[in-house]
Amino acid sequence: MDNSQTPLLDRVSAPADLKSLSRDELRQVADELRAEVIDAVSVTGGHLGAGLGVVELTVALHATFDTPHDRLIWDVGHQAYPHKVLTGRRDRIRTLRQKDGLSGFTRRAESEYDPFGAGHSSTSISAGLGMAVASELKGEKRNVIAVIGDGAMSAGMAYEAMNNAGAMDARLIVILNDNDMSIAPPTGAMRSYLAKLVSGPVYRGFRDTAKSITEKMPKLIHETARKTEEFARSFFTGGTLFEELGFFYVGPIDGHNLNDLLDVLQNVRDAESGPILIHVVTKKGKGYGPAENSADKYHGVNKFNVITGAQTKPQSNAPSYTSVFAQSLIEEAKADDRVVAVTAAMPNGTGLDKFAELFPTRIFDVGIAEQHAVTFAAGMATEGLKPFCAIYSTFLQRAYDQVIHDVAVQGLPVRFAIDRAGYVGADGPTHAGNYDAAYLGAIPGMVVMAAGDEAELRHMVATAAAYDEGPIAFRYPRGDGLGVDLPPRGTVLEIGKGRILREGKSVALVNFGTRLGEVIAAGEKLMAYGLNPTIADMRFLKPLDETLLARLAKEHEVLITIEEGGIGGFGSHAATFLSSHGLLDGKLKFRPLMIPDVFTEQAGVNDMYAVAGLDRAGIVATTLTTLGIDTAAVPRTTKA
Ligand SMILES: Cc1ncc(C[n+]2csc(CCOP(=O)(O)OP(=O)(O)O)c2C)c(N)n1
Ligand SMILES: CC(=O)[C@@H](O)[C@H](O)COP(=O)(O)O
Ligand SMILES: [Mg+2]
Repeated sequence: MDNSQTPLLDRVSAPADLKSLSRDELRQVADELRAEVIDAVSVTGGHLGAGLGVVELTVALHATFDTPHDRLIWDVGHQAYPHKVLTGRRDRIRTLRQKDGLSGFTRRAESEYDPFGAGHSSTSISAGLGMAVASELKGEKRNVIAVIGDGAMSAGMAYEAMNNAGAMDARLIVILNDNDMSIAPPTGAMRSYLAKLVSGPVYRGFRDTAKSITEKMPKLIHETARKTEEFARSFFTGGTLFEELGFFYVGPIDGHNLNDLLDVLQNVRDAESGPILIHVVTKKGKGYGPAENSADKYHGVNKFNVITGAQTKPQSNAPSYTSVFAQSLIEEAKADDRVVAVTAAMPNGTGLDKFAELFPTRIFDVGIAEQHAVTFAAGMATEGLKPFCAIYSTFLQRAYDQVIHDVAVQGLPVRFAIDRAGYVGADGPTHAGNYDAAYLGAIPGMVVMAAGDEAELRHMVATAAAYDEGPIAFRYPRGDGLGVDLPPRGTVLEIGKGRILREGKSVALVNFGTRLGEVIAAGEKLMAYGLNPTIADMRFLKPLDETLLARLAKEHEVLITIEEGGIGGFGSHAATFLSSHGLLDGKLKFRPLMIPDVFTEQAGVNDMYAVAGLDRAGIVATTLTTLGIDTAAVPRTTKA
């Protein structure tokens, strides 16, 4: 059969198929792989720029190493789409991030080629070291390779792992994929250090001393390097930070030059040595003009037109919660110059890029360093500043001890703006913000609020700015508000006081957070069934409005709490209060509606709400079932 017209990629169903290809053919596979990833993401949306930057690296790694026996770990996992194509998942690549489709990150359950699942950053070196140690203890010879980005290299965990690895003789290969980008341009001293290694005078000064440098290298590398002048010139040692930490440092290497990559990886594979760090320089978005030329390098995109690069924009009549938060904080900052903002590498995602335009000296992007962000904010609070730490719910999990130990125990007024609280859809279980109400609600002295709509969010930002007595948090979800009128500036809320939106009888719908729109809609549907529900928006999980809750419990037959969070949140606090005050001993039927106690797989958020019973239909169904009403038997008085 003449294969000359068939794409070479069609002949690669597993990495082993790369082994028989020539270097020219591998180059062709890389080009086809890049086109395939662009095309796939154009129909699914997702993380594009990072994957495009590692196409050659992915091909070179799979052509060189014996995966899955050798363990290949992708930090964060958002750059692993090319890896997925080469490891038997090409037929499902257009299901990326869809319900029942491929995950947008690496996932152990998805493939034996994904030895470690990810989504959050900077875990790969620790996991890799664990695998390397395990294989040594078990007497199994294998390579372990952790690919970590320059952005992910800003997190403390990466250094904790290197500190540990450098003191051991573990067979661990770390590939530092340096594209001089995080989601936004990276910040911090490490960025300048890497730039210096790549192009600074120190590196140039050592270029020609490769011969002496190779003496420090493991035996096989040393010999090969002597023979290969080009390869030898790619070495730079002599006191890099990584060497001081006990790694052999190799690089910098052009990460789009497949031949160089193959040479270096083969040498490293065959070397008998302890931990090695290969510094690979790449371009985020490489090979796709619209990505290369954009500010964010198409880090995360909606579906797009491959020819023009134009992304589809979802229609909405309401502003996003993120933008309302940012604008509200700007209003507070205009009024009070003690207001400062902290982000951990998410200036765009949190909306703080807008704040930065107006207050460049009052915004701090600390890199992917949530733990530091919180303690840094605590330090500023001790000096009378009013720090707003804007961190996604899922990433704040990293800094739980700092929230307790550095902020709450000392009663410091750090303000936590918790974005992406609740379901996030396509990013799936690693990114779901389901736990913050539970983990923050458990901390003594913490004020915890959730916005019912975007106007409420504005009030909560104002409340947090005015509150100096201790830590205070407010949560709000990914996505758009309800389209309610927005006051130009928020009103300071009374701490620990909820509000009644509708006074009724027999059923109390007790809301906490942005399911409010669905709660109101459910209330209308229930009226169509002849019911007259009370609707309360509690605003505060902590301090709980006990007076209001007790009254609702006494005056109703059914009390349903509704929140977009997991067990341990508002419903749990309400249940604890009601039962310990004997309010559940009588006729009251209490039902908490919340996110189920499982890791919810990626899907559209509306699907998730429906499954959790957190949409209007679910709230109605729970109410009617609790009242013992057979919906089929009871005619609706008006059309709902
Ligand atoms: C703990 C944590 N904080 C924040 C993020 C959000 N995040 C995902 S990728 C990314 C940038 C990573 O930069 P880098 O490692 O250089 O990879 P690149 O996208 O440049 O390839 C960030 C901040 C995360 N995934 N995990
Ligand atoms: C990989 C990662 O962690 C981020 O890129 C995340 O996917 C961003 O989420 P948002 O799209 O909600 O900002
Ligand atoms: Mg990067």
